[in-house]
Amino acid sequence: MTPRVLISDKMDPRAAAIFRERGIEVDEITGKTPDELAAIIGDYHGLAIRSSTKATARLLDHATNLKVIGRAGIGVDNVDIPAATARGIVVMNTPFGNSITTAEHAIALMFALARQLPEADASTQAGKWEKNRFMGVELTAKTLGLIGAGNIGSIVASRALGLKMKVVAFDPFLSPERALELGIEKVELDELLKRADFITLHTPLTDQTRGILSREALARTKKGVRIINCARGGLIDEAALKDALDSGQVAGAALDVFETEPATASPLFGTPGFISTPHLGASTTEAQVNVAIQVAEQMSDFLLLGGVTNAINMPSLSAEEAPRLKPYMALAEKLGKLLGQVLGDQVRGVSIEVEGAAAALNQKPITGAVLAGLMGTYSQTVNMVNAPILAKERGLDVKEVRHEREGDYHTLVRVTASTPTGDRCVAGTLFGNSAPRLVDIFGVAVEADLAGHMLYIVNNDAPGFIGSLGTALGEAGINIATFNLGRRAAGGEAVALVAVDDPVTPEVVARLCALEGVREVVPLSF
Ligand SMILES: NC(=O)C1=CN([C@@H]2O[C@H](COP(=O)(O)OP(=O)(O)OC[C@H]3O[C@@H](n4cnc5c(N)ncnc54)[C@H](O)[C@@H]3O)[C@@H](O)[C@H]2O)C=CC1
Ligand SMILES: O=C(O)C(=O)COP(=O)(O)O
Repeated sequence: MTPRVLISDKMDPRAAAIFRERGIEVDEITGKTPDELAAIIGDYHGLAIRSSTKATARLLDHATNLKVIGRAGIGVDNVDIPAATARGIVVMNTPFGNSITTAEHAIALMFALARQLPEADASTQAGKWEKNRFMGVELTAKTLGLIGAGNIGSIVASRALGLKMKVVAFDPFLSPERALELGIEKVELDELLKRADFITLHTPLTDQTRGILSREALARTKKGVRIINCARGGLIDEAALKDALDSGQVAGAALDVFETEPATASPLFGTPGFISTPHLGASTTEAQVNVAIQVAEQMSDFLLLGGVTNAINMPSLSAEEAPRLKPYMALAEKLGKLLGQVLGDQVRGVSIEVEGAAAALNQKPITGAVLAGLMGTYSQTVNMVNAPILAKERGLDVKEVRHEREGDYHTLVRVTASTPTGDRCVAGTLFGNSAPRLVDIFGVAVEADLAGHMLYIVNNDAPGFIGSLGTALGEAGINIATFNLGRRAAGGEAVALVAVDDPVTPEVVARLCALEGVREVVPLSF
């Protein structure tokens, strides 16, 4: 059967041309409402999008034939990845095609802020010739604070260094070696806020980065700072930014991205010192040609040959190995995710051991899945293909160990993370050679399915704790699905892994932390 692809956002015509050349039927239908899209999506095997189409769980419910979503660009926050994965839909992006262009937009906005270009242009074209109104600042010798030093952030850094700026960066995954190589100084967020004359954001929007420039953070900035956001809306508290511009704490702000897009109204509009562009970061001819060609090639390879490149939710695999490795990779990714969520940026290295039946398999995809799970907590664009390279770039020491002998389990994957405070180890097995199960968490034996929303709780083993935990969750309206307990020794440290039906908010986490005997509470999602 001839595959059919729908291009639902404006894309360079080369994408459609490639699909047709490769024998794929293609329709370009843009500007549809979610309901209109839902009515037609069932006819397609591939969906090629940019940021306007929202591939929600609701839309995917109608996508009965969809096999692949191709994002001609980087950010996939408009795609419900868990929903796509649950429906067996591969989500691919083009992680590098528009990075230079977006970095250039950030630099353009930095210049626009420094010299008030939009206001000066409007005033001049209004016939005012206000030469004395527009006093600018020089960029040379100023400090640029980079929040996020990944692909785009590091290109911005190289351009800023060319402008003779000093660059400081906050990025938990930036290794000292990489910082040295980039010629920038790695600092903590507080230090960056204190020192930067300009701040530019280049992180994905995650639970850790949402509101990273909060009201409190803005209050800690150097007075007169200028801020640029070409990454994602939601990284800055927009109401607080408006107040900071009004008070003069922030001298200028340029936003390409907004919490709600399209942003057709905002309290920031009209504020002196505020500049905006309508999510234009990736909008150059060059970048659009790059991402259109790349996405069409990747999607065609997948639909016609089964080849997988730059998939966010699926490892690249050959057809023969795939069936045997699949459950191991699911287990490995869950173990990596568990470590990433509990240990955060403390992980300096990982050792991945396979034991028993697992030792007979190709270990690379298992390692890739651990790393993708671990680093997926911090970057949206990490996948099986780029996880090992990213790990290397970030100075993460990765070891693979193979034990042919069987231990307590016929097959086992053990992941040990090294952190500044010591090694932390988790392990899992496969039940019935297919169902991943956690069997050891930081030296405590448990038996848990890592799935959905969960809580990792460390507490002092004492009577009454389980009751008070159940009551606290009940009061918060959170239903417990399963409960797994383990402890090092009676009366010592106990660990609970609780599966819950709904996500746990930071407020509920704070309430649980306040329960007697609780040492640590981390919300998890798998
Ligand atoms: N405005 C636009 O049109 C465009 C926007 N973007 C957006 O730009 C952003 C960056 O893209 P890339 O550089 O390609 O991504 P990347 O994944 O290469 O880099 C992101 C960096 O953020 C860092 N990071 C993650 N959590 C952090 C935290 N809590 N604090 C500080 N740093 C943290 C990561 O370690 C990583 O180095 C993405 O959100 C992407 O969607 C990308 C292209 C165009
Ligand atoms: O690639 C990205 O992450 C972008 O934000 C670009 O968005 P766009 O393709 O221009 O709608």
